[in-house]
Amino acid sequence: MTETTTEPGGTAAQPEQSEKEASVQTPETPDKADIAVTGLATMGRNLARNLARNGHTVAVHNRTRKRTDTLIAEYATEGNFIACESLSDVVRALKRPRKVIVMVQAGAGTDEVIDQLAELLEPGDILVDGGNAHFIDSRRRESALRERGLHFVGTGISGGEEGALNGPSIMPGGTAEAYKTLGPILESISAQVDGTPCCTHVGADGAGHFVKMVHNGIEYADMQLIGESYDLLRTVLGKTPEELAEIFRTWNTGDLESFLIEITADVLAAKDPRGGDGAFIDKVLDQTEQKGTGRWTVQIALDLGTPVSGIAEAVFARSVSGHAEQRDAAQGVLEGPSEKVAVDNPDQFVDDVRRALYASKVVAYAQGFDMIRAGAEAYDWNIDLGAMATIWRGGCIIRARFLDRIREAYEKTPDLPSLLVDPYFARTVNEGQEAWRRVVATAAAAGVPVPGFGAALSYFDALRRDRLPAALLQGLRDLFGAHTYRRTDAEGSFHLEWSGDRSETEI
Ligand SMILES: NC(=O)C1=CN([C@@H]2O[C@H](COP(=O)(O)OP(=O)(O)OC[C@H]3O[C@@H](n4cnc5c(N)ncnc54)[C@H](OP(=O)(O)O)[C@@H]3O)[C@@H](O)[C@H]2O)C=CC1
Ligand SMILES: O=C(CO)[C@H](O)[C@H](O)COP(=O)(O)O
Repeated sequence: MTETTTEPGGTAAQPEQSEKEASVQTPETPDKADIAVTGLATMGRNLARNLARNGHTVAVHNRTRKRTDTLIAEYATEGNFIACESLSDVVRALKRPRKVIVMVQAGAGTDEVIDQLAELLEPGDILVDGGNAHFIDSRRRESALRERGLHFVGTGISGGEEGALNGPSIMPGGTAEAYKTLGPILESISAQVDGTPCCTHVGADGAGHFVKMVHNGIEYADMQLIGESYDLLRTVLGKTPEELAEIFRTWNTGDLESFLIEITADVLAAKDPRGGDGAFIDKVLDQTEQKGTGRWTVQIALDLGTPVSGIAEAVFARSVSGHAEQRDAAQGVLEGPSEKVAVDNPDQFVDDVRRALYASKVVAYAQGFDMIRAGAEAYDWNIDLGAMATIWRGGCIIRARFLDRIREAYEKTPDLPSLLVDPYFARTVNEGQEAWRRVVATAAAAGVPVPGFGAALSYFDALRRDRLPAALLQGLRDLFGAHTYRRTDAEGSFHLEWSGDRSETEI
């Protein structure tokens, strides 16, 4: 690659010939791009279009040239694009400091592209990874690139294909210095709610990808709870998919209003695309796949010692669904309840499920926010929990009306011990608990698995009980392994001489 030179505040002097050969520009396109996107599959293509639609000149590149050509052929009229053949051309096409967004397959592909770009970029340039990277990888990459004088910004981007085009929720990590330059561009393409961008600087190095990982974990829990609601209403009440679509549509006008509830109604209302009157849902194989962000959330939560039981149950429920061989083997061998559960008041049961769903959802979000706080402490990030709720109000998959309540709760009390003790949320779960208990009991009687509802209710009960059986476990640990116990009425750790005179020794 031929090196570029830049005058302070000016544009880089370029070797004319090489640039003309390498990149394709529309006649009106400025000479230099504001930002680049490499990786033009579903997400990258739409992100590039979003940037161009918002007035930024975008250098676009993809390993396989065809995607770049398709983008230019179909969308060149939407804004200013500079199509690049190689990463060297991307670097040549950019204003300084150069800003490159990498939107390629997470993992080895991302590492490969980052390594190539690191060789081409210069101190002060900003390399952004917008894929679903593990935050530990982002910390590693940030540290390695910092040594070369480059800014690395690991960024969570949520909203799927449609969000990337029309306004995603963006969760950038990296330095505050990098955010000063990059932030205004990202804020200009993010979703906006009440005039506030759904994008803010999350914290240093891997903080952005950590928060995106927890976002996805909550997404898993939320979807599992919706799935359990569907299963209960269909199995216990015998509702049809059309009737269920209507119920979810109604729920979407109240406290549960959210993108996931809205699209649940759409999925349930859909017919088999191959024709006939059958519902689409009945033709879909009941095995949930996963790319891994939910699993990562649970793995890290275990390390942090943060109970995220709602997310864990959601990940395990996906695993159970995928074990076809075990499920097949259980058919006709494992028996369900002998009697069908009769529900006296179906409308009341529908409302009970709605309340149980809302209460369980509050628990899942409370656990997710606890995990962000624990991660911030462990990795020394200064993460504003209210700001995270603010940027999740729009653009992302878990966008929901009640995120405003979460924002208010953390703005009022930043060190809230748990979202569940905020007055609004405490009232919600307290008032919902009778319905919640009826739903879990009915599910057990009817033989409908509700690991999400059950785990959420158990967590609620564990938090509110003044005594837990943990005392007995401590006694057992001390008996079999001299692991000691603490007393309710004295400071210090103690051991009881279980096989001797049963006297107590302070350790
Ligand atoms: N899809 C979604 O809804 C969401 C995706 N994400 C994340 O965004 C990123 C992009 O996702 P998506 O658009 O779905 O694309 P994919 O994850 O399907 O990745 C395909 C893209 O990666 C490129 N690529 C793969 N390996 C390499 C490599 N070794 N070198 C160079 N390029 C490579 C491909 O290039 P080529 O065309 O040459 O094969 C193509 O552009 C991923 O990290 C994903 O996890 C985040 C939020 C939502
Ligand atoms: O990142 C996302 C949204 O924010 C994707 O929707 C997520 O990757 C989907 O995950 P999975 O395939 O594991 O269900």
